[in-house]
Amino acid sequence: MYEKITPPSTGSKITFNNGEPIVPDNPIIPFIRGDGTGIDIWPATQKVLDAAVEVAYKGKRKISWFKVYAGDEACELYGTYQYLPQDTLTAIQEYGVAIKGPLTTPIGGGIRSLNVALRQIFDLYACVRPCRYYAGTPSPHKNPEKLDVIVYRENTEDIYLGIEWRQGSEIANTLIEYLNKELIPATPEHGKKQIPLDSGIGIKPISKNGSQRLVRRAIKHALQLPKHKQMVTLVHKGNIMKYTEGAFRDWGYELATSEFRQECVTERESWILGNKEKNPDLTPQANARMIDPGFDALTEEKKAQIVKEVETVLNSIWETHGNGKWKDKVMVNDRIADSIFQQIQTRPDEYSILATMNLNGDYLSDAAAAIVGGLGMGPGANIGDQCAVFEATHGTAPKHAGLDRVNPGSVILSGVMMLEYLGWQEAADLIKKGLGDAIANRQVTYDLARLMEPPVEPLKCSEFAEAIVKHFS
Ligand SMILES: NC(=O)C1=CN([C@@H]2O[C@H](COP(=O)(O)OP(=O)(O)OC[C@H]3O[C@@H](n4cnc5c(N)ncnc54)[C@H](OP(=O)(O)O)[C@@H]3O)[C@@H](O)[C@H]2O)C=CC1
Ligand SMILES: O=C(O)CCC(=O)C(=O)O
Ligand SMILES: [Mg+2]
Repeated sequence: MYEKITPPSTGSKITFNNGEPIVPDNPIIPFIRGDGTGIDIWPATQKVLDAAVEVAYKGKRKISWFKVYAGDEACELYGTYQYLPQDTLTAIQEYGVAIKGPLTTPIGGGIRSLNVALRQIFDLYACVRPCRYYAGTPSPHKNPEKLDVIVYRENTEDIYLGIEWRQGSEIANTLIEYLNKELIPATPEHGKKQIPLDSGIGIKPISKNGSQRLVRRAIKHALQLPKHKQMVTLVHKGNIMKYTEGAFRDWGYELATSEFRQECVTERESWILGNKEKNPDLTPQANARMIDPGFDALTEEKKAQIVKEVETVLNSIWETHGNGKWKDKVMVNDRIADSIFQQIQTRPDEYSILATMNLNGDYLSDAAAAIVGGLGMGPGANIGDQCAVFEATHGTAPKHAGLDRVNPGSVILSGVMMLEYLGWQEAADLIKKGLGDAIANRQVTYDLARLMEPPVEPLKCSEFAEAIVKHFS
């Protein structure tokens, strides 16, 4: 079955039932070490994960690690350009849950991202990246503890589908000509627009199914959170990209108000209900004026639409959501993408789950990680219905590779997410405690040490892992 690798002789497979993992006490879990700093981070991570499982379960549970190859390491073993061998894909497919270090993607040419390829091959459609603060972590922000968000990023489509054509290529030229001569003039709303002839062309598909399955998972996650964090914000640039990003927002609301009608309230609905609660005699017209500040300047047709919206909300959900009941529902709102970058800095405690398309989520997860301590503290998970691959938000940080200096915190915390996904909460909690206590004791790697006041001598990557384990008890 495998060309160059052999699964561990002990352990068994994780299986899936309705998208939920069924986990044996001794699961076989494939891991990819990763390029660049993966060489430093992975051994540190494995040491912490194994120690936590041992301390928590005293041998009753144990992970059987299965080394599989991708990136530079794969080329060394399998030959030139064998970046993602079939062996690795077979192993992940067979064992269902895997963890990986970062993998390099060249810019401007060369291979397409192996990280993205794994997400697409296994349909890992939700990239889940929690950004929460560990006490004592230095941050460029004054109140980093106020940010506690989970970026829920669509992980398979958008521009990451990678359908693009180089400037000057035959297909790019043919497409531009076709668009300029046929399709754009045939679409009145595009007026006399033309694509410059010397353009590269990329395609940005956003599908209804892709958007809704992501939002569905985000809402289900919100329902598991404490009441005050039960909120999903749809992040989009729908003012500019109406039929892709705007559609993502609309499909998100549609899903929330159909599949989760009893559990959710939209922000606009909450205004309508709240206005009526404060003044039971309020007419729909007056209510509409309150929810739309520019109401009086609108056309009669638009005004009628908003009045109708108010009436529909009151007729359909007053019974179930009115008289303050909406306050116990998952709040679904939306924010324009550029605005959310400032909102997480100026009003961090007003957000919880941020549901995004692929590119916005990529940007936003690095920015949110920076607020709570940087890319050394940014874990992540790529989740599908039949498979999950855990990995950090950061990349290979090549300038630090092999120096035993970077922060393994992100991959370790990705391991914590994996343990939680397996249902091994006791081991996950030990690591969170160990990591929190190490930071509180100012035992940190260079990235956090340089921000601390007064300054501290940084630990090596491997020493930080040892410090975490020492703080289990
Ligand atoms: N999922 C994946 O595997 C990902 C892969 N990549 C790939 O990684 C490569 C390098 O990308 P690059 O743009 O340099 O981004 P990186 O995320 O690799 O690194 C950027 C900077 O972030 C900081 N950083 C990253 N990781 C850590 C860590 N573990 N501890 C402390 N600080 C850290 C460092 O900042 P400083 O030097 O200031 O301390 C580093 O120079 C590219 O090929 C890219 O495509 C990128 C993102 C995700
Ligand atoms: O695959 C890559 O090289 C980059 C991916 C990335 O930035 C991310 O997943 O956040
Ligand atoms: Mg990224």
